[in-house]
Amino acid sequence: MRIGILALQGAFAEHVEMLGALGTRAELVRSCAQLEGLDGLILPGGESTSMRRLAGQSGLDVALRDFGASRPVWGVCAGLILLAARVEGEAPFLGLMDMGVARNAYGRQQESFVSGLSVDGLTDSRPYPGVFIRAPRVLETGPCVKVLARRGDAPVALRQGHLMATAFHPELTGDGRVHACFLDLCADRMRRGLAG
Ligand SMILES: NC(=O)CC[C@H](N)C(=O)O
Repeated sequence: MRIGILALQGAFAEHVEMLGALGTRAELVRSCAQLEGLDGLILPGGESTSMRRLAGQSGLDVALRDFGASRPVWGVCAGLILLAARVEGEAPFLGLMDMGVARNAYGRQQESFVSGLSVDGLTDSRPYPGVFIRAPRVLETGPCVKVLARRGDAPVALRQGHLMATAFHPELTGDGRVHACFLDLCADRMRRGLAG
């Protein structure tokens, strides 16, 4: 299975490491051609405004939208913002997931925190350490979006068909269960694709 990580900016190296620990060698994606043949893609955390700008310069914005229309994509924090159909105060970027979000809704970098989460679909029910860093808040979701975890009222892990999003950063925890869940989603889609 070939998994890519958008590597324009932000926390992409940590995902490479986590996937490596799970036995999957990730590929860095910086151009449209590098999306060819991938079975799944991670949009990492970082700064969504910088990623939008850099992606727009190379035509990756259109290629990412096409990719995400049929293939698995997981958006982490800034990546979740890139996937959202509605972003408070700005135009959406990929607009693939039916949800509205507010950026930086949990405060600044110094106000980062870890919160134990109960996430649906993990291999076991131990609380998952959710690392929140200038995280977006999901304000509302459409009918096709399944909420996998909440913190208080706010959805913090979501799935819509082959798309997944987390407001928190699983690549910084040393706990590979959310990555394993995304790999399962990719494997499942790949099998179905092969089955026709
Ligand atoms: N940790 C993160 O990815 C932060 C996201 C960032 N605040 C943004 O709006 O893009």
